[in-house]
Amino acid sequence: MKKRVHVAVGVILRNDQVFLTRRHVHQHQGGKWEFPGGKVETDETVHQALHRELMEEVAIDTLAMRPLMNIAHDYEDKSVLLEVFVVDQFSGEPESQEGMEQGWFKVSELSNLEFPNANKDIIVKLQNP
Ligand SMILES: Nc1nc2c([nH]c(=O)n2[C@H]2C[C@H](O)[C@@H](COP(=O)(O)OP(=O)(O)OP(=O)(O)O)O2)c(=O)[nH]1
Ligand SMILES: [Mg+2]
Repeated sequence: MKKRVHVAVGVILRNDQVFLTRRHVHQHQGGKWEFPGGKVETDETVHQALHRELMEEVAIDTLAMRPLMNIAHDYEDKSVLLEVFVVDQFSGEPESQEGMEQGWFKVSELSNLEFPNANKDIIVKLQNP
């Protein structure tokens, strides 16, 4: 098995809604909804990575993050370790900088959306706090 890709993931939460973007079709797990985030680079902490990714991808300045859960998942073509944080303090209004479909969705509605399989436990945890 190849090296597990370490990914910082942000659940951007405001009241009872989360902000999602939709992965481009050509990306890994393309076409599915995601929590914004991305790969942790060498010499970077997961916190630095999440702060950087949320700035790059959706142009918010993360003011606080709290750990929600870690998920190791093996896709057929790739293994990932998702470190998931809830981000409920940020400045700026999230907006995809990469031209992705985006939106705010009620936590209770997340079961109706298509996510990468690794995300299943995140949805369960958000809906059953
Ligand atoms: N951002 C994000 N990635 C997820 C989620 N669920 C999930 O399985 N992944 C996987 C898909 C990818 O294989 C990996 C994240 O990679 P990414 O494409 O976001 O990484 P990145 O932003 O650094 O992008 P790039 O520069 O490598 O294109 O984690 C999720 O909810 N959000
Ligand atoms: Mg990304």
